[in-house]
Amino acid sequence: MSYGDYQIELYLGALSGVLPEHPFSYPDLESQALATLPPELRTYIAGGAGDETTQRANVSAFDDYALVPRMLNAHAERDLSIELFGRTLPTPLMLAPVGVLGLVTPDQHGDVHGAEVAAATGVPFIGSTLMSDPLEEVRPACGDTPAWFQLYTPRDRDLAASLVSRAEAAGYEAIVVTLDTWVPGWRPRDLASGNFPQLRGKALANYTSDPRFAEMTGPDPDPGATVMTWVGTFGNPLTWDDLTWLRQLTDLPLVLKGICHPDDARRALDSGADGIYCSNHGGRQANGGGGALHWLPDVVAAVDGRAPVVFDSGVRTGAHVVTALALGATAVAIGRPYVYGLARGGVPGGVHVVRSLLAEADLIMGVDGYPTRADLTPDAVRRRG
Ligand SMILES: Cc1cc2nc3c(=O)[nH]c(=O)nc-3n(C[C@H](O)[C@H](O)[C@H](O)COP(=O)(O)O)c2cc1C
Ligand SMILES: O=C(O)C(=O)c1ccccc1
Repeated sequence: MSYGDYQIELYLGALSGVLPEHPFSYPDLESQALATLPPELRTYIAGGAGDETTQRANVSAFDDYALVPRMLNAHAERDLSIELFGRTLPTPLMLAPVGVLGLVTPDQHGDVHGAEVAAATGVPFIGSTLMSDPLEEVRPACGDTPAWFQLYTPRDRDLAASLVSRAEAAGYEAIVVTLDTWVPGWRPRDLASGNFPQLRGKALANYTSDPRFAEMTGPDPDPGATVMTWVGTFGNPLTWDDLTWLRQLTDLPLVLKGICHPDDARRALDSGADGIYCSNHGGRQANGGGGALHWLPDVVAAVDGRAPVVFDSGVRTGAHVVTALALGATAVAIGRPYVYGLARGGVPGGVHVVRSLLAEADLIMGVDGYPTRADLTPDAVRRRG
């Protein structure tokens, strides 16, 4: 079922008095999802860095931009498709990598279920290094929908090479290297609750299933030894010099996640990156920053059409998706919204969140007279005020 069919089903259902099974507003979704989750996951997922000013700014940054409607350009059918690394994708949406996804469904196979949301919607899945099932068992659940693999680059270079080659062999189509999380941010909610899932041995399946990691731990490690080996290798403080090495690990497209400054975007492309992922990690890593959306236009200008630009951080509505596209994002990813959909209602809940975002984006493009991605240029938005 496409987002267009979904619109029809929702409208007909509502008109005939059938109440929707899942919430439509983000605040309802968030509160209902958090109520289903164990307390230690609530703080980890909902929380961010410091007093969460940056996290809130990610969402409120969208209020600084206004879409300008255009008339007499009505199209009964909109086309949300985009081109990305030689693939035509039905929509510009992606599922951002989320390390504790596996834990948000009661069966602890949330990574597989996230991949099933991708399969059901055609929205690509970016699998995190921090999975609860090995990446090889998650990829098939995406079906024909593309999947990318997000790499937290281990300090151990052989482990990094092993993870990348496993992802390549399993059919992931790009490697996303996350640059902003080589050290965990200052997260008061996690500190106060004394909880960090990985330190309790959660979401480490890609490590415990890895032959190189097994060499590092030795045979039959106890859970404490596994966690300590993980702690020792997880965060690699990468510098530009390391890009040469990372680049030669794979022929797959290499996408750098966490790029917010135009000079970094330019240097990344000059150093062999194939894609730029503009994000501040949903405000989870460093407080004291601005809404990531504010960094997008300069990053897009620096990239200057040489590579795709994926954007995430703060996307909550279809209007946000359209705004990010108009400001130059090639694709727009969501983190917490689909996590909450999965937590609240399993795969159907995740699918509902994705289809609702797309249905709203599609209707805005229809009403506002921007029927295709190509119509959504910076001229479609103005800074408010
Ligand atoms: C619970 C949680 C876990 C995350 N884990 C990862 C991860 O493993 N790798 C990564 O690159 N980003 C991770 N992120 C960041 C997301 O990929 C994304 O940048 C962020 O969620 C986007 O912001 P949003 O939640 O406002 O949509 C995580 C985010 C959340 C909420
Ligand atoms: O929680 C996160 O956002 C995340 O990706 C992470 C993973 C490991 C250590 C610190 C942060």
